[in-house]
Amino acid sequence: MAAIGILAICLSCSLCLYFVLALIRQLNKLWWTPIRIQHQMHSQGISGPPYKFFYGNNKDVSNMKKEAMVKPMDLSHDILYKAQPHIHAWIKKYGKNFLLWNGSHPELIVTEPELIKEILNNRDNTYVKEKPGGYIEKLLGDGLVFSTGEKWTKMRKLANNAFHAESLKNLVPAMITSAEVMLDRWKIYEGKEMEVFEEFTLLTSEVISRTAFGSSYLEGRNIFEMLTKLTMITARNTYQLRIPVISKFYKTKDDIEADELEKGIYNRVLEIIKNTEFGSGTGGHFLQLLLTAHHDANVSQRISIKDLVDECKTFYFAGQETTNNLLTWSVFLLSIHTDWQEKARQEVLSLFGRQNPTPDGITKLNTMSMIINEALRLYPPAISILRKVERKATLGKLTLPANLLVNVSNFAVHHDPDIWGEDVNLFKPERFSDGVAKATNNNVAAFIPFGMGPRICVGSNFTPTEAKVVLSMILQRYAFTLSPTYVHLPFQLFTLRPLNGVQLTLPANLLLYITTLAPHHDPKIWGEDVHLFKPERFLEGIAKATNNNIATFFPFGIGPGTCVGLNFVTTEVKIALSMILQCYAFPFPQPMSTHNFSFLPFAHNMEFNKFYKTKDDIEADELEKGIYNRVLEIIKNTEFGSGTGGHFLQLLLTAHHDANVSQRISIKDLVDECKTFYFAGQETTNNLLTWSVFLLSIHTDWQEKARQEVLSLFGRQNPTPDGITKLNTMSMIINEALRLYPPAISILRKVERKATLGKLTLPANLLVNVSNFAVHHDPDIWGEDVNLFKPERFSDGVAKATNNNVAAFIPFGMGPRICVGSNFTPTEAKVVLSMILQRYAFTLSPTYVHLPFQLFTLRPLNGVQSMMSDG
Ligand code: HEM
Repeated sequence: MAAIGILAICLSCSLCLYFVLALIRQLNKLWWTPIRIQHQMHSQGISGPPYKFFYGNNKDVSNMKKEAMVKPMDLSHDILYKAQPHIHAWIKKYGKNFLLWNGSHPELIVTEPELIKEILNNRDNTYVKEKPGGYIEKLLGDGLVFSTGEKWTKMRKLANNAFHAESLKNLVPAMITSAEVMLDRWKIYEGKEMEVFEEFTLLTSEVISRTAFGSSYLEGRNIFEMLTKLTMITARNTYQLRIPVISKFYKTKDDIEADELEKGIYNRVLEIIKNTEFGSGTGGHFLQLLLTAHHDANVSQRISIKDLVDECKTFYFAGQETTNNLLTWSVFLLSIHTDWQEKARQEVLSLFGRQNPTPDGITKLNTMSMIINEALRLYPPAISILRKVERKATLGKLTLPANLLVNVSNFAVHHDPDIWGEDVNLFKPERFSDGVAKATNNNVAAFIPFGMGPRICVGSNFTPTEAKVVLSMILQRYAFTLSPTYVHLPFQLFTLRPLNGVQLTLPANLLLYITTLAPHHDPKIWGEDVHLFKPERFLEGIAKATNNNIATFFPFGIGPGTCVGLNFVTTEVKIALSMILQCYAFPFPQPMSTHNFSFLPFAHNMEFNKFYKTKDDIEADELEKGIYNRVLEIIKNTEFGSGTGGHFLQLLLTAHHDANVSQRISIKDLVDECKTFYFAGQETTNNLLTWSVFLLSIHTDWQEKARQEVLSLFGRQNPTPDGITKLNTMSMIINEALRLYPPAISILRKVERKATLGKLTLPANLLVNVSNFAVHHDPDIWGEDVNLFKPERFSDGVAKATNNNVAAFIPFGMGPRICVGSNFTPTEAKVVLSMILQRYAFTLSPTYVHLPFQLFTLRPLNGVQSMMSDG
């Protein structure tokens, strides 16, 4: 009995000791070690949010992310604060590299390129991939993304073989077939709204199935579905911490479902493997290469069936998820930056016409490469790259303890104004016009959407190729805009994706036009004098003039569709011009009057006109009389008041009845004045409003900025006179609209008597045509981006925008005859635009055809069609 008692006492003492030791171990892990590491890093200048027992910063991160997702943002690309609010806030607070706590695991966030290079280029296994464990392991297994050592070397070699640049050429036809299937499906959306994220999910699944596994999406379909479910489970458990011992015995609902999904994926991949014949070992698709390795005669080189399945899972996941996001964000960007959409389309059409892309042509898509790079910079699908410090290490001036996690935030690097400049958050593909090295100032770690060093993404050539094929084929068929139902909320679910997809508006008809205007007016092709009439360009023929680039001059089209009337038209024009020149000399050699047809002899034959009245003359006379009589009637019905404070007609009437006869104005003057204001007060402002709405409907980021300003000043109430003076963004937009599309595009004077103008001597009666339109579009004044819509030029006022060059921006003219409506019109425009923006979000309808033309004022030939939705 006594022995049993002693045994019981010994047992309970051992148990107590075990629990005390376990407690000390846990306390060491959950408290002393974190505090020690925090102190150690702090003493080296690395601070961060303080460690909180057990949870670390997980709760803060999770709350910040949830809060960021509550409210959508405007269409800006300043998205770090939305998708990774904790990184954004803590970089600001603690500096470019800081320490955060993922539970009790310390994580060093690194955004300095010099340190990034050291980490990612490391080859002596100081910075290694950490085995993921938990749900992520179920998702990707020990595939290429996580494997290390010899296994990684072997697998990487196989993957490199399957996806290296030469092999990619053979994969292009499969990409084209998949894109054709998708575009066939799109026909049902023509004229409607469609969501592209889901579309690209199907497409990229199909592409990776065909290219890596030699099967179709349908065969791999339930693998993708199970991977998606597993992804969701993994995502919702990212910040959940498990109590160490208990989690080994107790399985949550998510654990059970994840186990089943893992098994399901394994079995389905096995089935596909069994149905795949393995070939010679080279030249086949990735799965064939894997199978060959599985059957390797050299047993030590063989890969196990589990490795094979893990590799397939990795590629099903990594090959689809990331490219899907790249395509979605690229299309989103092109739908709001329609100038770049058009540039990309011109490039595609000039290289491929309406034919499918070719591997050779794809390598020549320079504009497209710039766009894809800029999309990868602003919206990198993979937004952080993780490593574990394997043993105590030196990084720059820092000493890092073993087991520290290192998180390279390429997302933060891509949005760092110190690297990319103040315009870091603007979509400017031209940054990449001279390649990545130039864009990054040879700072290789400044642009790392695919990582860098030995573990750089194996898909880094495959993905851009797929994106180029797919985008080319879309651009050949559709001009698309962003649907007003789209809500801008980029968020991270492994990859960076749009929370509710991206909704586009597809035009009703397939797009099958090539604009000749853009290449014919491109100064990069024709030089700075592109807009000057210089027939001498063609002195040595078209080939010489175009530097043998047939796609730069094609007034009659190119290829099989070339106009059959080409020779006929040129012959006819030559004959007609010869005969006109034989009969007439054109009297006014005015260099700037290229759009002024008044010099044609018959138009100004006044003597002849005196005796002969055309049908138009007769109708015009009648209309003039009709207007005169109707205006008279209105005048008669108007009481004239005190002479001040009344409306304009009352002031005119007062002047007509002036007691001082010499000051009086005649009834004809009065009517003429009324006619002038009926015309000038309507026609010009109408065009300003129309062009402003047109511009805002394609530059929806500015539309959103203007709406925010209006809502912050007036809410849903009508605009107030005071508030109107505070509409700064709106003023910038109106000024930029007036610059690009000035309603009045030339200002005429006649030289009254022989005069000196600068160094010129002008004869009397010469007409002087001040083309403010040309001035507003002059790159020497406004810079190379003269033809881009950039209201920010006017952010510090007109004087700053024009460099104090008062005649550089003259939509209302200048001097004593400056337009009397120069204040009235912007006020009217601000009131009307504010009230529209309060009510509607709008995009350009696909039926709109861009043809600005002059009918007195500059107007759109067929109006502007917009698609409105609730604002
Ligand atoms: C826009 C598309 C893609 C992006 C942004 C992307 C991004 C990345 C990044 C940043 C890494 C490096 C991770 C690290 O260093 O820890 C990586 C690795 C990897 N990627 Fe991609 N990826 C893309 C497309 C693809 C595609 C299409 C495939 C498959 C065909 C793929 C397969 C892989 C694999 C297997 C790895 C691991 C490589 C290794 O550790 O050796 N990725 N990817």
